[in-house]
Amino acid sequence: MSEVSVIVHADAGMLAQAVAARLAVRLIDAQAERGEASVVLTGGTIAAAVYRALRDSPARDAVDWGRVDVWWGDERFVPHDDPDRNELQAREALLDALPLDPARVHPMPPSDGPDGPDPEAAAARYADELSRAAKPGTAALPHFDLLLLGVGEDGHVASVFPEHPVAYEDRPVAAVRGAPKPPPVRLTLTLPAINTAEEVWLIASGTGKASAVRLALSGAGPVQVPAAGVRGVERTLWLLDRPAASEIGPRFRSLR
Ligand SMILES: O=C1O[C@H](COP(=O)(O)O)[C@@H](O)[C@H](O)[C@H]1O
Repeated sequence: MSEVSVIVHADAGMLAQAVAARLAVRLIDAQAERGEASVVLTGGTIAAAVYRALRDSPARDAVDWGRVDVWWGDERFVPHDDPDRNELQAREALLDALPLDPARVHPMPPSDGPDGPDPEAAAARYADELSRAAKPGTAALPHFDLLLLGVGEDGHVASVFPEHPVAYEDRPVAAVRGAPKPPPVRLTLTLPAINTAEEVWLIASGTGKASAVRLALSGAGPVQVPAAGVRGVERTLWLLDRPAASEIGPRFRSLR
């Protein structure tokens, strides 16, 4: 299990720029090592700012986007053109500007997709898509070089919510009904699936996230605070702005 490290940036703008730069480098490094790269995207406000910062950065052209697989860590189970979809937000903020191979972009199914409004069937379909991309005969999941997570004010990550049955789930993909944050029906990678990623970065901005960040970094249980249960295989990195880091002690603070 990897060590947890924390980097704190001055404000949300600096955080977004720094994460965007780091993201480009991570994909470049993975491509240098493996010939390709895979990233799991998150939804959320700060994630959208990171995507826009990467779209507007000249460094983005150093990535060979045709050899990047794009997956999602969670999705709101709404129609394909609903602005609530994490996919739509990522496409508008970044993906539409990149020369990606469409066959390597893997959105989670919408509620008007092949399984209609059946989130359990849609979750099974996504699990199947993931397992088809895994190395034959090895795992249920492909290799993830990097998995990005936002952090909810209640400590949720992806759509794994505190005290919800999904927090106990060990299948890789789950349907979520009755989510405390709208919309109530969602699809998500579960904590065991998230924790197969080589690197996981948890990104949080603003005072509203400060208490969740403190709890997650101070030994809370993963059912009570799902962010506390996140561990990348090689690296677990918290990327914060000062307001989000305002309740953690100096032991964790490396201010940049
Ligand atoms: O609903 C969701 O919320 C979280 C956090 O979003 P934020 O706007 O508070 O940063 C996000 O990470 C997740 O992907 C999304 O579905």
